[in-house]
Amino acid sequence: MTLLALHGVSKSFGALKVTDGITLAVTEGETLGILGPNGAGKTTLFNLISGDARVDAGRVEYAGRDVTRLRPHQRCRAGIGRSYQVPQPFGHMSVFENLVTAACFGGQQAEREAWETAHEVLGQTGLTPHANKPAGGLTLLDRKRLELARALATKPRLLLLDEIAGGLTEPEAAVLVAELKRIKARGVTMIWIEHVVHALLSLADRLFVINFGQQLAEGAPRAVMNDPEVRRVYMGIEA
Ligand SMILES: Nc1ncnc2c1ncn2[C@@H]1O[C@H](COP(=O)(O)OP(=O)(O)OP(=O)(O)O)[C@@H](O)[C@H]1O
Repeated sequence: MTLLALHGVSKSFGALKVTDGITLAVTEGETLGILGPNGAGKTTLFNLISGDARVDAGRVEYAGRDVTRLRPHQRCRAGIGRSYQVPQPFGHMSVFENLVTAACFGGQQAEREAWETAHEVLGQTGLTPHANKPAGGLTLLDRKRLELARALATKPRLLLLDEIAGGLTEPEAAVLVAELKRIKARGVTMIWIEHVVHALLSLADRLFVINFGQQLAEGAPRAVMNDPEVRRVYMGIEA
């Protein structure tokens, strides 16, 4: 079943067309990897899916429903959770409080359920030892984990991950990938923008490559990574 469908989605900032007629479908349970050079329009595409930005043209359908005009909190409550490239926790609040807040306001859970969710997500993301620490004092890995945990606390059916492995060391990225594999195994549909290609390839069922706001390639990961045009644009390798 198709969980998310984009139909000819476009977005410009002034004269700059950042998303240019993207059409894309994501099946329930699938992990779609998104690749593209810096400034290709990947984060903007996430913003159009999550509602952080409005489309100029085209349609966003989620779970069989047109969500193009819904606001970000409405899309979140419908099951679209996301992490941001730059972690955005409430720095003065504890890790636990951040998760309860996400569960209450993003996931519309009553206080008791939100507490249970926060405990569960702490365990899933390895954050239990840091539950009572202020979020602002966490290491980069733990801030990334919290970013993931906050999205999970909203109980998403579709999870958008924006460069969640960026800036991590190899062993840290491996820890994060193991966590993402467990989330995938629970049936959560994921779209993951990532420049750490080997991490992405360890999870993605399919790749979608964007260049100048347009689809450059799409398909099975190995085939896409061997595509001469992808190698030229993304890796700078001439055939
Ligand atoms: N709100 C905005 N106003 C003006 N320009 C914007 C805005 N958001 C993004 N842009 C521009 O749109 C282009 C695409 O940005 P976007 O962040 O979507 O790219 P990206 O593919 O995610 O890049 P990166 O890999 O560096 O994160 C860039 O040139 C960026 O400067």
